[in-house]
Amino acid sequence: MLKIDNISYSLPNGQALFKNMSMIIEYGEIIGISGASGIGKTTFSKVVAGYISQETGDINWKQKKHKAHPIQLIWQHPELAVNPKWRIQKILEEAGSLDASLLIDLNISLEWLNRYPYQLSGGGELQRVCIARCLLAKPKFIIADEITSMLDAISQAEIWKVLLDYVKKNNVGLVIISHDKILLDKLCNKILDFSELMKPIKQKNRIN
Ligand SMILES: Nc1ncnc2c1ncn2[C@@H]1O[C@H](COP(=O)(O)OP(=O)(O)OP(=O)(O)O)[C@@H](O)[C@H]1O
Repeated sequence: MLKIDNISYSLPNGQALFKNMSMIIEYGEIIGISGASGIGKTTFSKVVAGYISQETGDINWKQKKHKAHPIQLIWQHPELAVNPKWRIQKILEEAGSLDASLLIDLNISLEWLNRYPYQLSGGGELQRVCIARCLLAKPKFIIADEITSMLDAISQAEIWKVLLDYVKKNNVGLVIISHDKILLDKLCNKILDFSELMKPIKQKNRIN
């Protein structure tokens, strides 16, 4: 399981953004998180996935040297999640060996591999690359932070199908952060409001 225990984080100006957040995600579980804009969901995700450090508390999975982080974050803005000076092939291979069937499932054209990020469409195409990179890293847990909000309905459906098939097949835990209640209702075993994460773990309803 992923156990996030009592983590707190303050902004650079010293203001506490969140305090004592806790959460448990079992393998194979899909949890939705909603909450007002600016409440701290993305920052929480960055802490859990190891991009920034918390002030207090503990997370039971950490990155091992020279390996991809076992908790992979898929960002809301793919253009901010890639090195603009790397070609797509290098971006993908940083995570793991290319997998032709995954590229096909995600509708990633082989022509894109030789391109730079700015030569793909900012929403759909580059986000598919970021999702492929996430899955090539063989994560134990995935946090998907508003990953399809900028896409058309068909692209959204294709992307969620690939992700859900992957987590089911590999028993990966998935956290979906979204303002789209219909999407969360459809995909998640359980939906939490961000503020609910401030309750101690033992008081929460656990699945299984
Ligand atoms: N590096 C930073 N320096 C200063 N303020 C920051 C920084 N990072 C985030 N913030 C502020 O922290 C707050 C939380 O931001 P965050 O992106 O985590 O919110 P969110 O809940 O994901 O919002 P949304 O639903 O709009 O994506 C915001 O008010 C934001 O302006």
